[in-house]
Amino acid sequence: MNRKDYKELQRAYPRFLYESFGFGVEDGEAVCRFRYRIEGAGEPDVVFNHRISYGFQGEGEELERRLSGMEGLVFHIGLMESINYWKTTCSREFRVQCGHLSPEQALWWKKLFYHGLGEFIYLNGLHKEAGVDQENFVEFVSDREADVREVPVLALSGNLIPVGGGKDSVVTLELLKDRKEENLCFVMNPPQAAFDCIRVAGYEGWLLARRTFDRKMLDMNSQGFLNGHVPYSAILAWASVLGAVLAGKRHITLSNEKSANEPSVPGTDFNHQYSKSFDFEWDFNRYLHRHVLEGVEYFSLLRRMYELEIARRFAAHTAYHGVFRSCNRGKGSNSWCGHCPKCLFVFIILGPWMSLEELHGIFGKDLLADESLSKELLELLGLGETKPFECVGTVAEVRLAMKRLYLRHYRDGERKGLPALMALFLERMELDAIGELPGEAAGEDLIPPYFEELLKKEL
Ligand SMILES: CC(=O)N[C@H]1[C@@H](OP(=O)(O)OP(=O)(O)OC[C@H]2O[C@@H](n3ccc(=O)[nH]c3=O)[C@H](O)[C@@H]2O)O[C@H](CO)[C@@H](O)[C@@H]1O[C@H](C)C(=O)N[C@@H](C)C(=O)N[C@@H](CCC(=O)O)C(=O)O
Ligand SMILES: Nc1ncnc2c1ncn2[C@@H]1O[C@H](COP(=O)(O)OP(=O)(O)OP(=O)(O)O)[C@@H](O)[C@H]1O
Repeated sequence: MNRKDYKELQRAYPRFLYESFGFGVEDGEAVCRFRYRIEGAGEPDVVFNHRISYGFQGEGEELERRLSGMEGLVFHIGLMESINYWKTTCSREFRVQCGHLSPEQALWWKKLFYHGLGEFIYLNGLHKEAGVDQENFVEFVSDREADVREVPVLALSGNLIPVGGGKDSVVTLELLKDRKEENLCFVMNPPQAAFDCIRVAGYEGWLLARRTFDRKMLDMNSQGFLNGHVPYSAILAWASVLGAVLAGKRHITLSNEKSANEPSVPGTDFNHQYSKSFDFEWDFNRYLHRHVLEGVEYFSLLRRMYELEIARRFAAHTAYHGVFRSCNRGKGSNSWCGHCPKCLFVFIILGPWMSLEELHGIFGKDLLADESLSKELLELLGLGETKPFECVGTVAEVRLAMKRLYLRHYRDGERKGLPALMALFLERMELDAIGELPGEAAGEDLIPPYFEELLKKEL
């Protein structure tokens, strides 16, 4: 099936409408509904209905009361979720019919759509084919007058911990383990591994958000409309704020690492992990507090750490080794696919911190022995055109992890023969040229003072 032509799509579908949103309590859950329309010029319009529900497990909450006054927040969640549908045609005009965006807000969304869809633009070749840039990608226009309501200021406390089932959120769960009574885990359309990690961490309850997509979007994917990666962490950010409000929690403690700041395509801004970067985190907090609500802080507790440091900590938490999963391809089957760059990356980054037996036990085999992963290794080492479009570490830390893996297990260790990918690494890289990771840059995190003592003790 051929992908439809970008410029043709823009002619056929010139305008995207964010028509309406609504919210309330249904069957004991908080439910948000959104309606979007793509206007066709000579083509029939396409209407999409999207839904997110929030359900508590293990504890009841006063949902009605907590939802009241949250129009502004729900409006913004709908604006964020629109990207899933808008991307199918990339209509140049984005008309907001159910709310108002000031010019400053419109610029913010323009930046997020462009950078958040950076991988989508790059892999679809839109920058080359149509000269797409931040300025011309999309234009936000709003029909409504400016909202004169003041931004609500909420008095909340405690921590909402988003858990994805991978190694990073495990490290956050463990850092915050002595504050259990303040914490609530948050999961969104979770894989099995997220529940397993939460249970190992010793929690019985969680807040579960469920996103339900309009099937029409999935049908359009199979008809050749535009498709590609969306900024998942930005969607999670917006959804988690309502989670925090419903749960009465002040801190949304993400587990986004320093490594996420590095672009996927060297020398450009195209970054698969844009919405995990500090740039997004900073923008998001500013926007949230200025235009939506105050009293919820969104930040990453692991922002000062590279993946290599997170992996070192994770390696010590052996109770999770059998249940965590970082592989996106194996999400549905709760497995490590063993063939993708993410699996290879996690294997390498954990390698210096555990025995080969433990490492092979997690993945069921030695990934460095799999020659078919040569291209993935070279990309991880920064020797390909791009880094893999996955949540992987920086080029510098992959090189350092391979060096340490070699020193621990092969040069000074008991192993004699070298697996194929280790041999490839040694053939392509000069060990002495691989240095330590750069230190911390001042001011590059938003960790509230409340967590400083804890981090000082732990790090
Ligand atoms: C699980 C996964 O990685 N999915 C990506 C994959 O989607 P696929 O078509 O294989 O299957 P589905 O996930 O079921 O999605 C079906 C289609 O639905 C659309 N869609 C889905 C989720 C969504 O939030 N918005 C959507 O529009 C989309 O058209 C899907 O084709 O490939 C897609 C295209 O590249 C990716 O967009 C899918 O990724 C999901 C959005 C997803 O949930 N991904 C997270 C696990 C993820 O990628 N997290 C990042 C974190 C960095 C970030 O914030 O971007 C990561 O771990 O790398
Ligand atoms: N389905 C989800 N529900 C709630 N939070 C999530 C979900 N998926 C990811 N997150 C959160 O988003 C952040 C980044 O996700 P990411 O996938 O990088 O981390 P992870 O799953 O903890 O670790 P790994 O890199 O090993 O996959 C983490 O804080 C993670 O907990």
